[in-house]
Amino acid sequence: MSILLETRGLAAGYGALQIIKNIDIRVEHGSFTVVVGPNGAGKTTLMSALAGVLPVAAGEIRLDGQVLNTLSVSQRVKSGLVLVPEGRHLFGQMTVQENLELGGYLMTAAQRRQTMDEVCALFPRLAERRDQAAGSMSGGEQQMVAVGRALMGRPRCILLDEPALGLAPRMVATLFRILRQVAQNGTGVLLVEQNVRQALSICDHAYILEQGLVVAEGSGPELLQGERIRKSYLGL
Ligand SMILES: Nc1ncnc2c1ncn2[C@@H]1O[C@H](COP(=O)(O)OP(=O)(O)OP(=O)(O)O)[C@@H](O)[C@H]1O
Repeated sequence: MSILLETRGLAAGYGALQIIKNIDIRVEHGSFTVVVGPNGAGKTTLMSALAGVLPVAAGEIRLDGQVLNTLSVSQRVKSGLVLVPEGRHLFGQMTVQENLELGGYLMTAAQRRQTMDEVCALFPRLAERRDQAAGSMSGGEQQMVAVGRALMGRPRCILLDEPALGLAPRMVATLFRILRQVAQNGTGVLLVEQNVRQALSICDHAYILEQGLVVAEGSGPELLQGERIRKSYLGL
C-alpha cells in the first residue's frame, strides 16, 4: 500500500506550551488507522494540527505527498482532508438529509445525489430517517450523520476525534464496522479513540500516544497482545 497521510517530526501545542512532540505517523491508502492514548495524551491536539485548526510548530504534514503545513482548514478540506471533531456539531432543526447535503455543497446536484446514495448505502439508518430533524435522532444516529456529512465531500482521508464517546458498545461496534467499510472503499481513516479493545480489534494499524509522544505502533492484534496495552489499558 502507498502512503496517503504522513507526519514527520510533527510538533504542535498552544502558544509556548508544546503538547505533541516529534510525531511520525502514517495512514496508507485504504487503511483504517487508529491512535489510542489516555486522557490528556494529546490526541485532540494531533487532530487539530492535522486539520489546520492549530498551527504546526515543527515538522511536516503531507497528504499524497503534498505538504499541508501552511494551508488553512478550508484549503485542507479542498485537498481532501476532513475532520469530524469531537461533539457532533449538527444543525438540530434541519433534517438528516439537509445536514448531509451541507457536506456536499460544492458539488453539482447530480454529484450530490449520487454521493448521498453512497452515504445512505453505508448508513441505512440515515436513509430511513432522511426527513427526521437531526436533533431528534439518538446519540449514535447523530454521530452517523456527522460522519456521513464529512463523507459527502468525498474526502481522500477522514479524521475522527473520539466519535464513539458516550455511545453504547453495540453502536460503537456498528460505527467502527462502517469505518472499516469506508477505508475499504478507498478513503483513508484516522481515528483517535479511548475504546482501546474495540478500536484495536478492527483497525489495520495503530499508534499509542502518551504525553505527546508515540510510544508504540503495530497492527491491532500485535498491540493487543503487547504488555503495554494489556497492563495500562486493559487492566490485565
Ligand atoms: N486550548 C488549550 N490551551 C492550553 N492547553 C490545552 C488546550 N487544549 C488542550 N490543552 C492541553 O493539552 C493537553 C492535551 O490535550 P488533548 O485534548 O489534546 O488530549 P486528548 O488526548 O485528546 O485527551 P482526551 O482523551 O481527554 O480528550 C492537555 O494537558 C490539555 O490540558
